[in-house]
Amino acid sequence: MPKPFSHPILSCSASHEWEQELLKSEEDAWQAMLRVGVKLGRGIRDFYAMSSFPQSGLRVLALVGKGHNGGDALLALAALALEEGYLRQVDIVLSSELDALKPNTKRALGLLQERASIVFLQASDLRGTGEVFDICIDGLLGMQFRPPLRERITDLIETVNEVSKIRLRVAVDLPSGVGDESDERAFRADVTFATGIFKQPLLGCRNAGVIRYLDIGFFENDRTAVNRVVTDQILDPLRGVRSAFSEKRQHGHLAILAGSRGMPGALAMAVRAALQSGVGLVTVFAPESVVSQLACTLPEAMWRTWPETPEGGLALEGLWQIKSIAGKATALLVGPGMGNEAETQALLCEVGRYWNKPAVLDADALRPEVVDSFLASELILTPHDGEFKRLASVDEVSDADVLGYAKERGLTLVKKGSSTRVCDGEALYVNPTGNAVLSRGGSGDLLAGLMAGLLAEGSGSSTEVACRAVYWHGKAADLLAVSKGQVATRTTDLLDYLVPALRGDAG
Ligand SMILES: NC(=O)C1=CN([C@@H]2O[C@H](COP(=O)(O)OP(=O)(O)OC[C@H]3O[C@@H](n4cnc5c(N)ncnc54)[C@H](OP(=O)(O)O)[C@@H]3O)[C@@H](O)[C@H]2O)[C@@H](O)CC1
Ligand SMILES: Nc1ncnc2c1ncn2[C@@H]1O[C@H](COP(=O)(O)OP(=O)(O)O)[C@@H](O)[C@H]1O
Repeated sequence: MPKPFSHPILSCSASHEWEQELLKSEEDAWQAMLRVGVKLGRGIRDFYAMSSFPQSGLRVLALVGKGHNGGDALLALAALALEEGYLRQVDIVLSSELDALKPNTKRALGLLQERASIVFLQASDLRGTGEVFDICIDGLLGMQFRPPLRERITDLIETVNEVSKIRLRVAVDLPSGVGDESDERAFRADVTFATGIFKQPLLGCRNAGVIRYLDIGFFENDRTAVNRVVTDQILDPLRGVRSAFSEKRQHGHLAILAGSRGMPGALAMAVRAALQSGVGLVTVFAPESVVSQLACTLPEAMWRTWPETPEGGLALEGLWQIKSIAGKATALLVGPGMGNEAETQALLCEVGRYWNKPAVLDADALRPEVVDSFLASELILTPHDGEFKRLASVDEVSDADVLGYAKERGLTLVKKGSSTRVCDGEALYVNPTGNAVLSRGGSGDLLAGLMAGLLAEGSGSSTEVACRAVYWHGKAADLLAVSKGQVATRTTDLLDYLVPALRGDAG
């Protein structure tokens, strides 16, 4: 069943057919390209804003092919040219003669020429150049690419791939040379903006860099597909005004069992994120020494001390406490900062055998024996690559493995990474938010707390909740990076951007 919070991911040939059905005339295509141009311009500006280089007076190198992919690149620049002082100079390399440009691409060039100062270059001008380009936009080839790359374009791509002084490399729709069949000499992008449809060849494509999805309204009528991309509508259930008669228990009660004397921080981060998820009540069970450190700093949660092992972990002896909360809590989070002491692992298996409500298993709880013990619950697992390899006993992680694992066990799997996947065995959802500001300790703990809070609140199926948490966490990270850069930030700075992420526009 198609889900309103996601759009299908299609092969280039299926995308082409779909676009031909939607866009019957040149004018329809022009209108679609104008929409792409505006969103692409904004996307490029926001992505470049994650760098700490000057954000005005930019010099941009545009690689323009004769098709609509080139037209999109030109229209993005035309949109950016409207922002006072943003562009200083646009250098354009055309991959064909001017006369060969498709009519809409020629029209896009005309529009840009009215708005910006343009210099035409040849590929040979770029060889060995010492010039600095703030941004390079690759609009050479889009979804109509058929391999092999012709010599003139190959030469241009190889030259640009070797120019070292380009600060940001952007691909429009697909890196040129990537398609249903790809050429290994493809453009190497830092970020790719999929225009209108997220194309299948982008999955697992290293040349694409970060992948962003520009929704321009192509899927008012949905179509089924196993692979899907999450859209901003996933956050809509968090955007409304709550009922006047709202009561805290209606918003769920999350129980958290986590932490150890050596790793109180992971628990603290998970609790902080859970408290900002919208959940009504949070009860935390943690080793005694941890509770005494954290209870005052996170007063919104209810803190319960759990008997501690000599090493400072959660002891088996406390098991009865889970039984005491089971009637009240609506979901459970286990894992962050727990450590892998044998007694704590044995405790987790006991908890799993008893627990029969929704649960999120993260970090140290991601072990095969623990997962097996929890199979009576509606489960979300949140492994990164290493944890997934341990769970599934595989040496490499593929989307097929992720789908197979989730299907076999009937659970929701969140495979974290630079491009996070959420999978329930039926469909695989790709998250299009997030960036490398998240590659620092504790980002996963924040995600686990946020997700468990949303799960306790019960705003949809486990898969929907997992998509919501991953998208929200990633979007907050994007806003954080735009505001503070990716370097001198702290993991918990992300929490300040959860509110703007809900309020921001759909992107
Ligand atoms: N369509 C729409 O309305 C909308 C489209 N959108 C955007 O347009 C893009 C698709 O645009 P498109 O259909 O113009 O195709 P595109 O990929 O730019 O160029 C194809 C040209 O490349 C050439 N070529 C092929 N293989 C080659 C090779 N190996 N080596 C060298 N050249 C090769 C081939 O030339 P030929 O074989 O005819 O010489 C062909 O003419 C799409 O990805 C998205 O960005 C969005 O804006 C939404 C609205
Ligand atoms: N380069 C990146 N781009 C986007 N997201 C990233 C990147 N690196 C890490 N992340 C995200 O950050 C989180 C890291 O989680 P995890 O590895 O469990 O961290 P920790 O154990 O330190 O909390 C995940 O949500 C992951 O998807």
